[in-house]
Amino acid sequence: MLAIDVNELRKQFRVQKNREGLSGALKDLFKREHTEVTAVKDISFQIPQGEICGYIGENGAGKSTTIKMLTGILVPTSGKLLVNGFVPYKDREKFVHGIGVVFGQRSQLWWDIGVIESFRLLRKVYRVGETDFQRRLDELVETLQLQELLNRPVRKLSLGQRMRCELVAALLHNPSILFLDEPTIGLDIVVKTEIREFLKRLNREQGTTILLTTHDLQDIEALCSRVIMLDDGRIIYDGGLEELKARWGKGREIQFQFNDPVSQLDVSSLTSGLDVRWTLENELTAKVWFPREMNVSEVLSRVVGQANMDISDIKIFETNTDEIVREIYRSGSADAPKDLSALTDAAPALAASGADKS
Ligand SMILES: Nc1ncnc2c1ncn2[C@@H]1O[C@H](COP(=O)(O)OP(=O)(O)OP(=O)(O)O)[C@@H](O)[C@H]1O
Repeated sequence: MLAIDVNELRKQFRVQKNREGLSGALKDLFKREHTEVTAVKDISFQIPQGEICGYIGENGAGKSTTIKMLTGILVPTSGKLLVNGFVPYKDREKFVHGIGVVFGQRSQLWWDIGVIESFRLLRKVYRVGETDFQRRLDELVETLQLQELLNRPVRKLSLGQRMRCELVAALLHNPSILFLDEPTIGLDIVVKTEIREFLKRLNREQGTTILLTTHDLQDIEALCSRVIMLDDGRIIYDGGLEELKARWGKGREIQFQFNDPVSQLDVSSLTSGLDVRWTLENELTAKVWFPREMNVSEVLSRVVGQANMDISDIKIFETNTDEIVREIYRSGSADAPKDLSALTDAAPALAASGADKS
């Protein structure tokens, strides 16, 4: 059975129009005008159990509306939707036992009472047996290191501490699908990394399916093998992250800073026979673009090995996922761009390839 099965799903909202001025406001009192906003436009996708899938798109693309339909909060205008074999808005009572939800911007914990009290209330809401609850709680508290926080009121927690507690709250009833809407928003790098590690472990050890909405592409890089990208309510890409990067980010660049002036001819002759492209930025700076499959060392060794070229600095630029996505949004399509070299971003690869992926 698929964890999530979505076919031709559509959501339209009826929005009241406000007419301008005092006379407009008076007219509105007697006769309201409405417009239709189509937030999700006949999308289809299937997510097998155990997958971690990133659901991304710019503000207003329709991500939250989709998540709300998948979690039974909103009723679709048309289309078919099955989550864990249930129609979310119809079979709510049975359905909620199989899902966990974390909205980064909203809390499901009670503000003024101790964290443990919120967990106990949720145990009752989800009707989890006392023994199962205790075992699950112990596991989660240990993994997320919450021992010190259990008796504190939620309002006294930092954002990172609260987010770890939100995850426990969403997982106490051991759901097989976890919906995360911006789970790392506003968190520092250390907490982001901890949460990503926890989610990876949860997926590996328990096979939990995760659908993750985020603007942080490093969440996607760290967690997701698959990405669904939404633009104006439509899916514009559904596939692997690596594939997306390979299709859109087909090149890298190295920038050389020379101590003495160089010409286009000078630099081009250094790499003759290689499929590379040089651009002179000024008389002391030149950039060379080369395809992704070519080794950095192959290009570097040609240039650095020249006795007549005194180099003062080298920077390597890698394609950045943010840039890929921005570029796709700009064109509104996930087909490969014509000028691939335009997509190599300004983030130095040496930094990006270091240990910090968070
Ligand atoms: N309750 C509602 N009534 C009317 N329009 C709505 C409603 N909810 C969402 N919309 C509209 O639907 C579109 C999609 O909104 P949605 O919140 O799903 O986008 P999103 O991709 O989650 O954006 P963000 O990243 O900003 O959260 C937007 O144009 C939004 O204004």
